[in-house]
Amino acid sequence: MQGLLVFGRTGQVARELARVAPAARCLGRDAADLSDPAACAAALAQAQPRLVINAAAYTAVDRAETEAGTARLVNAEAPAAMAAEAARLGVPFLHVSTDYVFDGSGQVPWREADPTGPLGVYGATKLAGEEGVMAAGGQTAVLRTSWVFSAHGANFVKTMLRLGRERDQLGIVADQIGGPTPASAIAAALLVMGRAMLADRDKGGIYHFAGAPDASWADFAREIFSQAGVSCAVRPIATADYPTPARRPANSRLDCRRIAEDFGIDRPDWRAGLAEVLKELEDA
Ligand SMILES: NC(=O)C1=CN([C@@H]2O[C@H](COP(=O)(O)OP(=O)(O)OC[C@H]3O[C@@H](n4cnc5c(N)ncnc54)[C@H](OP(=O)(O)O)[C@@H]3O)[C@@H](O)[C@H]2O)C=CC1
Ligand SMILES: Cc1cn([C@H]2C[C@H](O)[C@@H](COP(=O)(O)OP(=O)(O)O[C@H]3O[C@@H](C)C(=O)[C@@H](O)[C@H]3O)O2)c(=O)[nH]c1=O
Ligand SMILES: [Mg+2]
Repeated sequence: MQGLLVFGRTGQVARELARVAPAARCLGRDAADLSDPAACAAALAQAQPRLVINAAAYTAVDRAETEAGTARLVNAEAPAAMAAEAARLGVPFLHVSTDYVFDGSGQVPWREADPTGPLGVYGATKLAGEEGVMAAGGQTAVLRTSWVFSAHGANFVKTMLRLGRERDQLGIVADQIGGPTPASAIAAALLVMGRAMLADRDKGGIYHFAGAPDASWADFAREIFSQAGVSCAVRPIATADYPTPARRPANSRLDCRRIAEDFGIDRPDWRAGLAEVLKELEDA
């Protein structure tokens, strides 16, 4: 797509955007450091884009607990500044957010308008980012997704492949349920949304998008080992048995009906996405 500006270059979603939209301009940290919100707004204005997607974020969930200042700049203040600049230029702005904005209570998949209640700094700063973006006054969309994986960067699939080859058994939490989501599907969804927003200047808002079927991290690990042919037993454990600096939601299920109705985008089967990622890792 001509005129597409992407914040982020090395991240999972940014790399997949570059793949499906080769003409996009992707700004890495060297060109736009999100810990400097004004510089990001200036970079956006300078690029004179037709459409902007922010795929950069502070995603180290546990480290964020002790780096709240940086996480807030990157996840909240920079996106707000970018969205304000995009609004001033009259350009649609798409932003990516997370299931970690929810408190994880209950068993029912979260709808877009449900009350938020982040359990940690990462989720709280991502929620502040959503609010800043939506308050900017332009044509904006926020895509909340979950449990992203790809052949690149740091993610659960790559962690499991590494640990699973070293160990013959791993304890994996079985009481957090969500939708693993291929980064490639997120990139494709963002492009469909962006095109639709350019065609209909009233389109926008908050949308949920996650892979199907819902699974626990233990289910996810089992499928990774099965497909990759790694012999490592998965021992289901409780969240309480795997202490981490940041609390994580137990119920991360995202109700994805709205994006299907408004954009015709369906939940991808993450097991098929996993097969593609494993093949890509094998070929690399
Ligand atoms: N990963 C996941 O499981 C999930 C992610 N999301 C959201 O999806 C979006 C994309 O995430 P994903 O692709 O996984 O991210 P990654 O963790 O793969 O990559 C993060 C990207 O942000 C960049 N970045 C971080 N800090 C800065 C900074 N100060 N200035 C410029 N760039 C910076 C990184 O650059 P560098 O390589 O230089 O550090 C990298 O390109 C984010 O909004 C994230 O919150 C939502 C749900 C789940
Ligand atoms: C490595 C490992 C993890 N776990 C658990 C911890 C955690 O509950 C779960 C996943 O661990 P991770 O650290 O990969 O997950 P985490 O970094 O919390 O992943 C999150 O990242 C952010 C950016 C998001 O937005 C979320 O949607 C989500 O994808 O697996 C085990 O139970 N055993 C293990 O051996
Ligand atoms: Mg992680």
